[in-house]
Amino acid sequence: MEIFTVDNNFKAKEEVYIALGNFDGVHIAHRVLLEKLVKEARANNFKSSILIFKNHTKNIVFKQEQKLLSSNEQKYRFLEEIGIDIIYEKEFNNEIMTMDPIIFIEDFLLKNLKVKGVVIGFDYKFGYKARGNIELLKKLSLKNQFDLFVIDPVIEDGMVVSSTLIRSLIKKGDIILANKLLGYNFTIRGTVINGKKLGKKMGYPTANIKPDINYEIPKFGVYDSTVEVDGKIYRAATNIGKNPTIENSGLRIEAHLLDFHKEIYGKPIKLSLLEFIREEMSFDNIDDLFSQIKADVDYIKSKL
Ligand SMILES: Cc1cc2nc3c(=O)[nH]c(=O)nc-3n(C[C@H](O)[C@H](O)[C@H](O)COP(=O)(O)O)c2cc1C
Ligand SMILES: Nc1ncnc2c1ncn2[C@@H]1O[C@H](COP(=O)(O)OP(=O)(O)OP(=O)(O)O)[C@@H](O)[C@H]1O
Repeated sequence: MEIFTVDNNFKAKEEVYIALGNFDGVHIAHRVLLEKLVKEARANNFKSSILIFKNHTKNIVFKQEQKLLSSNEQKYRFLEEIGIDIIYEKEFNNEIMTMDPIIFIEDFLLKNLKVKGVVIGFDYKFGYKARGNIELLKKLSLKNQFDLFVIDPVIEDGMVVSSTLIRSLIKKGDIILANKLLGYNFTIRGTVINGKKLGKKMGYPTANIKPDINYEIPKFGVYDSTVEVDGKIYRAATNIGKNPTIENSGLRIEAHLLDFHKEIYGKPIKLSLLEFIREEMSFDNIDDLFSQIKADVDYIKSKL
Protein backbone atom coordinates (compact mmCIF):
# COMPACT_ATOMS: atom_id res chain seq x y z
CA MET A 1 0.00 0.00 0.00
CA GLU A 2 1.35 3.44 -0.93
CA ILE A 3 0.60 6.60 1.04
CA PHE A 4 0.77 10.05 -0.57
CA THR A 5 0.30 13.30 1.28
CA VAL A 6 -1.43 15.56 -1.22
CA ASP A 7 -2.39 19.20 -1.60
CA ASN A 8 -4.88 20.76 -4.01
CA ASN A 9 -2.28 20.86 -6.81
CA PHE A 10 -1.07 17.26 -6.48
CA LYS A 11 -0.98 15.36 -9.78
CA ALA A 12 -1.37 11.58 -9.55
CA LYS A 13 0.51 9.19 -11.80
CA GLU A 14 -2.02 6.37 -11.91
CA GLU A 15 -5.71 6.06 -12.74
CA VAL A 16 -7.74 4.93 -9.76
CA TYR A 17 -11.10 4.02 -8.31
CA ILE A 18 -11.62 5.95 -5.10
CA ALA A 19 -13.66 6.02 -1.88
CA LEU A 20 -14.10 9.14 0.22
CA GLY A 21 -14.66 9.53 3.93
CA ASN A 22 -13.17 9.57 7.41
CA PHE A 23 -13.41 5.79 7.86
CA ASP A 24 -12.96 6.19 11.61
CA GLY A 25 -12.80 2.71 13.12
CA VAL A 26 -13.05 0.94 9.72
CA HIS A 27 -16.30 -0.70 10.87
CA ILE A 28 -18.30 -3.47 9.17
CA ALA A 29 -20.12 -1.08 6.81
CA HIS A 30 -16.85 0.55 5.78
CA ARG A 31 -15.54 -2.95 5.04
CA VAL A 32 -18.48 -3.76 2.74
CA LEU A 33 -17.76 -0.55 0.83
CA LEU A 34 -14.00 -1.04 0.72
CA GLU A 35 -14.24 -4.67 -0.40
CA LYS A 36 -16.51 -3.55 -3.26
CA LEU A 37 -13.94 -0.86 -4.14
CA VAL A 38 -11.07 -3.37 -4.25
CA LYS A 39 -13.12 -5.88 -6.27
CA GLU A 40 -14.35 -3.37 -8.87
CA ALA A 41 -10.97 -1.66 -9.21
CA ARG A 42 -9.23 -5.00 -9.81
CA ALA A 43 -11.89 -6.13 -12.30
CA ASN A 44 -11.38 -2.93 -14.32
CA ASN A 45 -7.58 -2.82 -14.01
CA PHE A 46 -7.39 0.28 -11.88
CA LYS A 47 -5.71 0.78 -8.53
CA SER A 48 -8.00 1.08 -5.48
CA SER A 49 -7.53 4.25 -3.49
CA ILE A 50 -8.94 6.27 -0.61
CA LEU A 51 -8.97 9.99 -0.08
CA ILE A 52 -8.73 10.40 3.64
CA PHE A 53 -8.44 13.53 5.68
CA LYS A 54 -5.58 13.42 8.17
CA ASN A 55 -7.62 15.32 10.69
CA HIS A 56 -11.28 14.33 11.18
CA THR A 57 -13.55 16.63 9.13
CA LYS A 58 -15.71 17.36 12.20
CA ASN A 59 -12.68 19.01 13.86
CA ILE A 60 -12.93 21.81 11.31
CA VAL A 61 -16.65 21.81 10.48
CA PHE A 62 -17.82 21.90 14.11
CA LYS A 63 -14.65 23.43 15.61
CA GLN A 64 -14.48 20.64 18.20
CA GLU A 65 -11.93 17.94 18.74
CA GLN A 66 -13.56 14.79 17.45
CA LYS A 67 -13.28 11.72 19.67
CA LEU A 68 -12.06 8.74 17.67
CA LEU A 69 -12.38 4.98 17.36
CA SER A 70 -9.00 4.48 15.69
CA SER A 71 -5.67 6.20 15.21
CA ASN A 72 -4.40 6.72 11.65
CA GLU A 73 -1.94 3.89 12.29
CA GLN A 74 -4.74 1.47 13.23
CA LYS A 75 -6.86 2.66 10.30
CA TYR A 76 -4.09 2.25 7.74
CA ARG A 77 -3.30 -1.26 8.93
CA PHE A 78 -6.96 -2.28 8.36
CA LEU A 79 -6.98 -0.61 4.93
CA GLU A 80 -3.86 -2.49 3.92
CA GLU A 81 -5.37 -5.80 5.09
CA ILE A 82 -8.47 -5.14 2.98
CA GLY A 83 -6.23 -4.67 -0.07
CA ILE A 84 -6.39 -0.91 -0.72
CA ASP A 85 -3.51 0.07 -3.04
CA ILE A 86 -3.16 3.80 -2.40
CA ILE A 87 -4.02 6.22 0.40
CA TYR A 88 -4.18 9.87 -0.51
CA GLU A 89 -4.08 11.75 2.76
CA LYS A 90 -4.96 15.38 2.78
CA GLU A 91 -5.22 18.15 5.32
CA PHE A 92 -8.89 19.06 5.79
CA ASN A 93 -8.97 22.84 5.98
CA ASN A 94 -11.26 25.78 5.27
CA GLU A 95 -10.25 25.85 1.62
CA ILE A 96 -11.41 22.29 1.00
CA MET A 97 -14.44 22.73 3.27
CA THR A 98 -15.70 25.70 1.27
CA MET A 99 -14.79 24.25 -2.14
CA ASP A 100 -17.68 23.95 -4.57
CA PRO A 101 -18.49 20.22 -4.88
CA ILE A 102 -18.40 20.36 -8.70
CA ILE A 103 -14.90 21.85 -8.64
CA PHE A 104 -13.87 19.30 -6.03
CA ILE A 105 -14.97 16.44 -8.31
CA GLU A 106 -14.04 17.76 -11.74
CA ASP A 107 -10.79 19.51 -10.87
CA PHE A 108 -9.43 17.70 -7.87
CA LEU A 109 -10.73 14.14 -8.20
CA LEU A 110 -10.97 13.71 -11.97
CA LYS A 111 -8.08 15.88 -13.21
CA ASN A 112 -5.57 15.78 -10.35
CA LEU A 113 -6.18 12.35 -8.84
CA LYS A 114 -7.09 10.72 -12.21
CA VAL A 115 -10.22 9.14 -10.74
CA LYS A 116 -12.05 6.71 -13.05
CA GLY A 117 -14.58 5.47 -10.53
CA VAL A 118 -16.10 6.50 -7.19
CA VAL A 119 -17.47 4.12 -4.53
CA ILE A 120 -19.69 5.82 -2.03
CA GLY A 121 -22.21 5.00 0.72
CA PHE A 122 -25.92 5.71 0.27
CA ASP A 123 -25.85 8.81 2.52
CA TYR A 124 -22.50 10.38 1.73
CA LYS A 125 -22.35 14.16 1.51
CA PHE A 126 -19.33 16.30 0.76
CA GLY A 127 -18.18 19.73 -0.33
CA TYR A 128 -19.39 23.13 0.76
CA LYS A 129 -22.29 22.87 3.23
CA ALA A 130 -22.57 19.19 2.22
CA ARG A 131 -24.06 20.19 -1.14
CA GLY A 132 -22.26 17.36 -2.85
CA ASN A 133 -24.45 14.27 -2.75
CA ILE A 134 -25.29 11.11 -4.69
CA GLU A 135 -27.59 12.97 -7.13
CA LEU A 136 -24.82 15.37 -8.08
CA LEU A 137 -22.31 12.51 -8.40
CA LYS A 138 -24.73 10.65 -10.69
CA LYS A 139 -25.06 13.70 -12.96
CA LEU A 140 -21.32 14.31 -13.04
CA SER A 141 -20.54 10.65 -13.68
CA LEU A 142 -22.72 10.75 -16.82
CA LYS A 143 -21.22 14.05 -17.97
CA ASN A 144 -17.58 13.09 -17.30
CA GLN A 145 -17.88 9.34 -17.83
CA PHE A 146 -16.57 7.91 -14.62
CA ASP A 147 -18.01 4.85 -12.89
CA LEU A 148 -20.14 5.30 -9.78
CA PHE A 149 -20.99 2.57 -7.25
CA VAL A 150 -23.43 3.41 -4.47
CA ILE A 151 -23.46 1.05 -1.47
CA ASP A 152 -26.84 0.23 0.12
CA PRO A 153 -27.12 0.91 3.85
CA VAL A 154 -25.40 -1.75 5.94
CA ILE A 155 -27.75 -2.53 8.81
CA GLU A 156 -27.08 -4.61 11.93
CA ASP A 157 -29.62 -5.36 14.67
CA GLY A 158 -32.00 -2.92 12.94
CA MET A 159 -29.53 -0.02 13.05
CA VAL A 160 -27.62 1.67 10.25
CA VAL A 161 -23.97 1.16 11.17
CA SER A 162 -21.90 4.34 11.52
CA SER A 163 -18.85 5.58 13.39
CA THR A 164 -21.13 8.00 15.28
CA LEU A 165 -23.39 5.15 16.44
CA ILE A 166 -20.41 3.06 17.58
CA ARG A 167 -18.95 6.01 19.52
CA SER A 168 -22.27 6.48 21.33
CA LEU A 169 -22.40 2.74 22.20
CA ILE A 170 -18.88 2.93 23.67
CA LYS A 171 -19.88 5.99 25.70
CA LYS A 172 -22.89 4.05 27.05
CA GLY A 173 -20.75 1.02 27.96
CA ASP A 174 -22.43 -1.21 25.37
CA ILE A 175 -19.07 -2.59 24.35
CA ILE A 176 -20.41 -5.93 23.12
CA LEU A 177 -22.61 -4.29 20.49
CA ALA A 178 -19.90 -1.72 19.65
CA ASN A 179 -17.46 -4.57 19.01
CA LYS A 180 -20.02 -6.38 16.83
CA LEU A 181 -20.46 -3.27 14.65
CA LEU A 182 -16.72 -2.64 14.51
CA GLY A 183 -16.06 -6.25 13.51
CA TYR A 184 -13.22 -6.43 16.09
CA ASN A 185 -12.71 -5.44 19.73
CA PHE A 186 -12.44 -1.70 20.42
CA THR A 187 -8.76 -1.07 21.11
CA ILE A 188 -7.04 1.82 22.84
CA ARG A 189 -3.36 2.13 22.01
CA GLY A 190 -1.15 3.99 24.44
CA THR A 191 1.91 4.01 26.65
CA VAL A 192 2.24 2.68 30.19
CA ILE A 193 2.84 5.52 32.64
CA ASN A 194 3.50 5.67 36.38
CA GLY A 195 0.64 5.37 38.86
CA LYS A 196 0.50 5.69 42.63
CA LYS A 197 1.80 2.13 43.18
CA LEU A 198 -0.99 1.53 45.70
CA GLY A 199 -2.36 -1.28 43.54
CA LYS A 200 0.99 -3.04 43.67
CA LYS A 201 1.04 -2.79 47.48
CA MET A 202 -2.45 -4.28 47.67
CA GLY A 203 -1.65 -7.21 45.35
CA TYR A 204 -3.31 -5.76 42.22
CA PRO A 205 -0.67 -3.81 40.26
CA THR A 206 -2.06 -1.89 37.30
CA ALA A 207 -0.64 -0.60 34.05
CA ASN A 208 -1.77 3.03 33.83
CA ILE A 209 -2.32 3.88 30.18
CA LYS A 210 -1.82 7.22 28.46
CA PRO A 211 -3.77 6.94 25.18
CA ASP A 212 -1.97 7.83 21.93
CA ILE A 213 -4.90 9.83 20.55
CA ASN A 214 -8.20 11.39 21.52
CA TYR A 215 -10.17 8.12 21.73
CA GLU A 216 -13.85 8.02 22.58
CA ILE A 217 -13.91 7.51 26.33
CA PRO A 218 -15.88 4.43 27.36
CA LYS A 219 -18.45 4.64 30.14
CA PHE A 220 -16.65 4.76 33.50
CA GLY A 221 -16.43 1.32 35.07
CA VAL A 222 -14.71 -2.04 35.08
CA TYR A 223 -14.18 -4.06 31.91
CA ASP A 224 -13.15 -7.55 31.01
CA SER A 225 -10.33 -6.90 28.57
CA THR A 226 -7.11 -8.02 26.95
CA VAL A 227 -3.76 -6.25 26.84
CA GLU A 228 -1.09 -6.75 24.22
CA VAL A 229 2.42 -5.86 25.33
CA ASP A 230 5.77 -7.01 23.90
CA GLY A 231 3.84 -9.01 21.28
CA LYS A 232 1.96 -11.14 23.85
CA ILE A 233 -1.72 -10.97 24.78
CA TYR A 234 -2.86 -11.15 28.42
CA ARG A 235 -6.35 -11.16 29.94
CA ALA A 236 -6.93 -8.09 32.13
CA ALA A 237 -9.37 -6.40 34.50
CA THR A 238 -9.49 -2.74 33.48
CA ASN A 239 -10.90 0.25 35.30
CA ILE A 240 -11.75 3.44 33.42
CA GLY A 241 -12.70 6.45 35.51
CA LYS A 242 -11.51 8.81 38.22
CA ASN A 243 -10.77 6.42 41.09
CA PRO A 244 -13.37 8.12 43.34
CA THR A 245 -12.29 6.07 46.38
CA ILE A 246 -8.77 7.51 46.25
CA GLU A 247 -8.64 10.77 44.31
CA ASN A 248 -11.69 11.43 42.10
CA SER A 249 -9.93 13.58 39.54
CA GLY A 250 -8.60 13.35 35.98
CA LEU A 251 -9.17 10.34 33.81
CA ARG A 252 -7.49 7.05 34.50
CA ILE A 253 -7.34 3.98 32.34
CA GLU A 254 -5.69 1.17 34.26
CA ALA A 255 -5.41 -2.50 33.53
CA HIS A 256 -4.55 -5.27 35.96
CA LEU A 257 -3.02 -8.01 33.80
CA LEU A 258 -3.87 -11.45 35.17
CA ASP A 259 -0.91 -13.55 36.35
CA PHE A 260 1.63 -10.99 35.15
CA HIS A 261 4.41 -9.49 37.23
CA LYS A 262 6.80 -7.76 34.84
CA GLU A 263 7.85 -4.11 34.79
CA ILE A 264 6.35 -2.45 31.69
CA TYR A 265 6.62 1.30 32.34
CA GLY A 266 7.15 3.28 29.14
CA LYS A 267 6.10 0.43 26.85
CA PRO A 268 3.53 0.71 24.07
CA ILE A 269 0.36 -1.21 24.89
CA LYS A 270 -2.90 -2.20 23.19
CA LEU A 271 -5.95 -2.44 25.44
CA SER A 272 -9.00 -4.18 23.94
CA LEU A 273 -12.34 -4.02 25.76
CA LEU A 274 -14.52 -7.14 25.79
CA GLU A 275 -17.36 -6.62 28.28
CA PHE A 276 -18.59 -3.95 30.70
CA ILE A 277 -18.72 -5.59 34.15
CA ARG A 278 -19.86 -2.87 36.57
CA GLU A 279 -19.87 0.87 37.20
CA GLU A 280 -16.96 2.53 38.96
CA MET A 281 -17.88 3.04 42.64
CA SER A 282 -16.71 5.01 45.65
CA PHE A 283 -15.91 2.68 48.53
CA ASP A 284 -15.78 3.61 52.25
CA ASN A 285 -12.28 2.25 52.60
CA ILE A 286 -9.40 0.74 50.65
CA ASP A 287 -10.04 -2.81 51.91
CA ASP A 288 -13.58 -2.76 50.50
CA LEU A 289 -12.23 -1.44 47.18
CA PHE A 290 -9.69 -4.22 46.91
CA SER A 291 -12.14 -6.99 47.89
CA GLN A 292 -14.35 -5.77 45.04
CA ILE A 293 -11.33 -5.74 42.67
CA LYS A 294 -10.67 -9.35 43.75
CA ALA A 295 -14.31 -10.20 42.92
CA ASP A 296 -13.92 -8.52 39.47
CA VAL A 297 -10.78 -10.53 38.75
CA ASP A 298 -12.44 -13.77 39.96
CA TYR A 299 -15.40 -13.09 37.66
CA ILE A 300 -13.06 -12.73 34.66
CA LYS A 301 -11.13 -15.88 35.67
CA SER A 302 -14.44 -17.78 35.90
CA LYS A 303 -15.02 -17.01 32.21
CA LEU A 304 -11.69 -18.46 31.09
C1 LIG B 1 -10.43 -4.18 38.31
C2 LIG B 1 -10.34 -2.82 38.94
C3 LIG B 1 -11.48 -2.22 39.45
C4 LIG B 1 -11.43 -0.95 40.05
N1 LIG B 1 -12.56 -0.39 40.55
C5 LIG B 1 -12.51 0.81 41.17
C6 LIG B 1 -13.69 1.41 41.71
O1 LIG B 1 -14.81 0.91 41.60
N2 LIG B 1 -13.56 2.59 42.37
C7 LIG B 1 -12.34 3.22 42.52
O2 LIG B 1 -12.30 4.26 43.14
N3 LIG B 1 -11.22 2.71 41.95
C8 LIG B 1 -11.27 1.52 41.29
N4 LIG B 1 -10.13 0.98 40.76
C9 LIG B 1 -8.90 1.76 40.75
C10 LIG B 1 -8.08 1.59 41.99
O3 LIG B 1 -8.50 2.61 42.88
C11 LIG B 1 -6.62 1.77 41.62
O4 LIG B 1 -6.23 0.72 40.84
C12 LIG B 1 -5.77 1.88 42.86
O5 LIG B 1 -6.01 3.13 43.44
C13 LIG B 1 -4.29 1.74 42.54
O6 LIG B 1 -3.85 2.78 41.71
P1 LIG B 1 -2.35 2.84 41.15
O7 LIG B 1 -2.26 1.91 39.98
O8 LIG B 1 -2.17 4.29 40.74
O9 LIG B 1 -1.48 2.42 42.26
C14 LIG B 1 -10.18 -0.29 40.16
C15 LIG B 1 -9.03 -0.89 39.63
C16 LIG B 1 -9.09 -2.14 39.03
C17 LIG B 1 -7.85 -2.76 38.49
N1 LIG C 1 -24.00 1.78 7.19
C1 LIG C 1 -23.44 2.14 6.03
N2 LIG C 1 -23.89 1.60 4.86
C2 LIG C 1 -23.31 1.95 3.67
N3 LIG C 1 -22.31 2.84 3.55
C3 LIG C 1 -21.84 3.41 4.68
C4 LIG C 1 -22.38 3.09 5.96
N4 LIG C 1 -21.69 3.80 6.88
C5 LIG C 1 -20.76 4.53 6.21
N5 LIG C 1 -20.85 4.30 4.89
C6 LIG C 1 -20.05 4.91 3.83
O1 LIG C 1 -18.67 4.82 4.15
C7 LIG C 1 -17.98 5.95 3.60
C8 LIG C 1 -17.16 6.60 4.68
O2 LIG C 1 -18.06 7.30 5.49
P1 LIG C 1 -17.77 7.97 6.89
O3 LIG C 1 -16.32 7.99 7.16
O4 LIG C 1 -18.54 9.26 6.96
O5 LIG C 1 -18.44 6.85 7.86
P2 LIG C 1 -19.63 6.93 8.88
O6 LIG C 1 -19.59 5.66 9.65
O7 LIG C 1 -20.93 7.26 8.21
O8 LIG C 1 -19.16 8.12 9.83
P3 LIG C 1 -19.98 9.20 10.68
O9 LIG C 1 -20.80 8.45 11.68
O10 LIG C 1 -18.90 10.04 11.30
O11 LIG C 1 -20.82 9.94 9.68
C9 LIG C 1 -19.04 6.87 3.01
O12 LIG C 1 -19.11 6.68 1.62
C10 LIG C 1 -20.30 6.41 3.71
O13 LIG C 1 -21.46 6.71 2.99
